[in-house]
Amino acid sequence: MGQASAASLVVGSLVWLEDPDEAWIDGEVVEINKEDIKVLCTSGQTVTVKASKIYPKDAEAPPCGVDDMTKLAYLHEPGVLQNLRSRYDMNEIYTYVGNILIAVNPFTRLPHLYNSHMMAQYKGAGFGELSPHPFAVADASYRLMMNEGISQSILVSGESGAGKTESTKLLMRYLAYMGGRAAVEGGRTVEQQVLESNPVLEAFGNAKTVRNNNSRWDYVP
Ligand SMILES: Nc1ncnc2c1ncn2[C@@H]1O[C@H](COP(=O)(O)OP(=O)(O)OP(=O)(O)O)[C@@H](O)[C@H]1O
Repeated sequence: MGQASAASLVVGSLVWLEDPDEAWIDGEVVEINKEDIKVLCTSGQTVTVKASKIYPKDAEAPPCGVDDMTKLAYLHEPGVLQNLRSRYDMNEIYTYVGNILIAVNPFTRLPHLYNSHMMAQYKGAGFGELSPHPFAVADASYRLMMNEGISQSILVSGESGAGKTESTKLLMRYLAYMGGRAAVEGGRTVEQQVLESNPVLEAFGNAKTVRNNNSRWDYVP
């Protein structure tokens, strides 16, 4: 999907091509011979590939990436990966594609992203108004539930170790913050009680796997 055709390429076009080590490398078209395209890569090497193996590169894409990938000129694999990488390099681990949130596992604690000040900021903010964040997804879903009176679902998917459990905990923390602060029972808020139940569930449902020291088997009846 999104490959270039020989007709759309000219000498000087910026392109992406697959690389066995780097996944994708970028370069500039220096010669076109029917379907055979010669590319001078930014790594310095020159390679000749079929036009169908080449993807156009957006010359206007900002170097720090975009926070919503629907703004990208090309929504193909190299474009998406380049955008996520540029943002990750700046510790921006969350990016939207429309109303879908993509999270890249930081494998390090980023507490400033999840404190109560952040939750207060996302409370009632329009979706897309602030930086992409699980709190924004939770807030949109909470407001739809309250305003429309319709049950909501948030689908969290990804491979083992991608960060589904951590993301789900953030969603739960925000929902508990929104809905449970007032109801105090036995000196502890509903928010505290919901969050404190998590280690108990983890103790029964988690195991160490190849991809994740804390892999979780989630089952919601
Ligand atoms: N937002 C985050 N901030 C900090 N660390 C994170 C974050 N997301 C994931 N991690 C780290 O990655 C590890 C694996 O994440 P997590 O357990 O959420 O993956 P998972 O997708 O639920 O995996 P599995 O499918 O195996 O249960 C966590 O234990 C944590 O160390």
